[in-house]
Amino acid sequence: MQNFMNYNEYSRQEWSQFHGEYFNEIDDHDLEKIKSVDDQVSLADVREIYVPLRHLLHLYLHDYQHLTRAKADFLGVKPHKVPFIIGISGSVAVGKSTTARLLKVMLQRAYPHYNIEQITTDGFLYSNAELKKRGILNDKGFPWSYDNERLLLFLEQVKANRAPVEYPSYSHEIYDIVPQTTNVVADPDILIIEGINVLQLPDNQNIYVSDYFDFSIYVDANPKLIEQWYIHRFEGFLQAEIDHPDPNNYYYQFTQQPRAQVMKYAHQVWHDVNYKNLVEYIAPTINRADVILHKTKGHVINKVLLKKY
Ligand SMILES: Nc1ncnc2c1ncn2[C@@H]1O[C@H](COP(=O)(O)OP(=O)(O)OP(=O)(O)O)[C@@H](O)[C@H]1O
Ligand SMILES: CC(C)(CO)[C@@H](O)C(=O)NCCC(=O)O
Repeated sequence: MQNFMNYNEYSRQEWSQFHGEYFNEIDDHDLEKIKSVDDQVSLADVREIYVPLRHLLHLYLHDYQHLTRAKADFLGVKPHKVPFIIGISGSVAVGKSTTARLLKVMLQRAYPHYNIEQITTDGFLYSNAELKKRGILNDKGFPWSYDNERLLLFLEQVKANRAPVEYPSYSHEIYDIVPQTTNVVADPDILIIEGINVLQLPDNQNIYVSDYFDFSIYVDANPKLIEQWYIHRFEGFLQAEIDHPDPNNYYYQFTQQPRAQVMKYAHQVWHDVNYKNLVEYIAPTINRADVILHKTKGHVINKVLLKKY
């Protein structure tokens, strides 16, 4: 049982009142844009949850920029831009990337001249070949399946603003790291980084991913619901493969097998890998987040918890 003593809990209704006056109202044009990013996103969530969240982020960002300038002053050096980093954590399939995309659109609207980037830590998983070599192919997502040193180096370089900084990417479709592809983060003002591991403290390091964060969010929900979302997403990938078969796609093999057997397998992977990982390694990090977004049926956010100190 988690202890949330260090948080104030707000109902959706209470939280929706914290919208502030800093920005223009979200208008139809913005909503269109958000819908084009993810047509499943609830516009009520945007108004009642994300507008107040953006208001809070504005306060953190303002403070952070002030402190960065004051520090440069203290050191007698020229102030320079240091990216503000937001970490988003939570279970596999809880909706971290959807939350990150939405937040990005909202922040971009608030700060049109800022460069706002979004990445996932999935790209820092070892490739399937490397996982196989290490004998941990079935441990994908567990802390030891990531190249943590590379992830830390990436964050160090982003913070130091040594632009452009390269990072690898992962594809759910091929179920592996995308070969010979590198993406770049170039001189961001704000970086949103989401992943199941971003609030974890690996044993053998004295610096953690979260040391680079200026704000962090944990997306929480009942594991029974997350299982449904995982299965639903799996079925979506499967359907896409049935509609447009591609033998190189990870889901192609499942289109060749009886549906009941495939779905049994998906539930088993949820239970043996992702649920286990959630209980043992992801959920225990929840108390490190500045804000916890609690979701219920249909991805509706019904509670927000804000860290007191
Ligand atoms: N607000 C939302 N409304 C409706 N559906 C959503 C919402 N957020 C996420 N989903 C759906 O839930 C599923 C999981 O979401 P998403 O892929 O964002 O999860 P994730 O936490 O980033 O997963 P992973 O760690 O595996 O990358 C997807 O099918 C997505 O479309
Ligand atoms: C890539 C991760 C680890 C995180 O997004 C996850 O989606 C995953 O692939 N987990 C491994 C088990 C599985 O769902 O196939």
